Amino acid sequence: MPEVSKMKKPDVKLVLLGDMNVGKTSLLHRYTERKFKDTVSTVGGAFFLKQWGPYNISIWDTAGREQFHGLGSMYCRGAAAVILTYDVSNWQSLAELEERFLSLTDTANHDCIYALVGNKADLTDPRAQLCQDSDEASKDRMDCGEERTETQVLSACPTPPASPVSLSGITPGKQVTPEDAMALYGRILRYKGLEEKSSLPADKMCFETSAKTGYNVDNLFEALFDLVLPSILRNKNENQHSPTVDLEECRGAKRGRPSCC
Ligand SMILES: Nc1nc2c(ncn2[C@@H]2O[C@H](COP(=O)(O)OP(=O)(O)OP(=O)(O)O)[C@@H](O)[C@H]2O)c(=O)[nH]1
Ligand SMILES: [Mg+2]
Repeated sequence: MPEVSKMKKPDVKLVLLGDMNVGKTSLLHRYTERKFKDTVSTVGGAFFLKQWGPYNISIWDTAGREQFHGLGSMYCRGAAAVILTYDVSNWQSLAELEERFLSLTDTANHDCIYALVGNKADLTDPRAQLCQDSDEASKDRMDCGEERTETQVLSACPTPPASPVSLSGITPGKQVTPEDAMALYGRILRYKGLEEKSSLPADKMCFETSAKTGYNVDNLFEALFDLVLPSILRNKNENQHSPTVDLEECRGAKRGRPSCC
């Protein structure tokens, strides 16, 4: 996994949006540090810079708490992809995306892409409870100094429960199905005035993940990195051809002629 570089200028921006507690920060930790670790509720926002081939991609983590709501549109400014995140075991967190978060994306790029991510799939889907494939998981553990044999890795994952209650003691609220997510994806396209037939298909843009086990997390981020590449190339192209703005000239304009900036 290419290293996460800190100080380079980002070529493109991805933003994680969603209600508090859905696991936005945990998804980033899982992807960038290969770990599922304790988190505290995010204050404001933070970003990670990910080197993807020759490009630098900034992935912004934002706060889901209501009191930081207004900041969301600032973080979405210029975004090439927005990752709308919900908790598969919490129907309300999906509803919040449409009610509270979708409008924040009005500041994103006109060609921004939208992904719907149902996190905490380990609570509802036996496949998501299995750790990443064992050699990857043991490699990961090697990365962070823990070495385990394949059986240990597999035995570390709980056997699929009869129902979520046995796994985590949660009383299953109304769970979100992939169909619910794909229906919301269609409404997002309509909200954006986009035609479904000329947009990325719902089954390609709706993901279920588990930051806890790593299930589908690499696939999510790396699928989006590839999808935003055209946006990066377009930006680079535009920057190479866009005339630079001479601020002195602007200042002159402010004094005399109508302002240009
Ligand atoms: N079972 C399970 N728990 C998870 C998963 N991802 C996150 N959690 C837990 O959910 C809680 C919230 O996780 P965070 O990553 O802090 O959530 P957040 O969306 O960043 O929350 P805010 O920063 O408040 O917006 C923590 O207790 C995590 O351990 C997951 O995939 N599965
Ligand atoms: Mg957070």
